[in-house]
Amino acid sequence: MAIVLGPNQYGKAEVRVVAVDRSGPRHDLVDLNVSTALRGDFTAAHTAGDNAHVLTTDAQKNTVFAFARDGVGSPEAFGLRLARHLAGSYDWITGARVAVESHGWERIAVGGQPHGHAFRRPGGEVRTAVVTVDGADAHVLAGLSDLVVLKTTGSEFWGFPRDRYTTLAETRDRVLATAVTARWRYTAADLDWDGLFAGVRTVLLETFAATHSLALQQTLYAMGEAVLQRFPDVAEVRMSMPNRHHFLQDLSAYGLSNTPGEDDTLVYHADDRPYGLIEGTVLRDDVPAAEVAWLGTPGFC
Ligand SMILES: O=c1[nH]c(=O)c2[nH]c(=O)[nH]c2[nH]1
Repeated sequence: MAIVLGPNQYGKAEVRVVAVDRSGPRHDLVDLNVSTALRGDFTAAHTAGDNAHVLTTDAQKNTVFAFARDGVGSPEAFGLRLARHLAGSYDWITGARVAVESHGWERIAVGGQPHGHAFRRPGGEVRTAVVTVDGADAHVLAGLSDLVVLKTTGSEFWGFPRDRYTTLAETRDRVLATAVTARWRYTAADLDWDGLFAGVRTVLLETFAATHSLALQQTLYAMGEAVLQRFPDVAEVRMSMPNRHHFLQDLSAYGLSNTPGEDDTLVYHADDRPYGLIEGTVLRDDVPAAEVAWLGTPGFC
């Protein structure tokens, strides 16, 4: 009896690559989750720890980003381009499997017009309502969670203090993305719930899109402020907004530039964690507080 290596493959799973075509005033966005796997003769790596045949998973990841820099096109075409390249890179590599998941984004409408660089990711959004009756009083919180939005430009972040642990570079042009969870409290209990919900949601979306952001905190405040300005029946808005970081991928090691203001296509790495978590309340100071309305509804400061 001999013990031998059976079927095997290896690669980089779930490379989160976002490519933004900024060649015109209307940006286009491709958001992919790409997994690669190589097949071939990798026996020595398994049985002897000899890595002479191991095209690293790190290089496979870099290849995904580098190829995205030339534009992505359809997931099928991108997968074929990558798989053919990987399968052909060394003679001991006989095949490559590339799986591509493509997340669809649609443009946010502002004043009925599709916005040029603000997007919403459909699916997953939930409308919420919490009603509390407290003696003779009734309180209504409406809300939504997981309203996923992204701007490909119109976002800056600079001017922050630099202590010895601050390494973040200042930026005048970054991707801003978040999943909005918001709850707002009405001042009455006999309102047009559906009409108000639709109106508040539209104002949240339009304000996210239209605000030139200097911080996610500023965008959060602007969104709450716009809701209160437009809807007198809303007393306060509480929001929780994770900063879904999109970092420009450094492609310079393979001779590719990836610079806002210079390149038509920019390639980002979408990080799922850790994330900044920006939370806050925007309220009218002339409406009595109603903490009882929020009791048992965690997740907001
Ligand atoms: O909009 C932001 N607010 C922050 O507080 C922050 N901190 C950080 O690292 N990036 C950002 N972005």
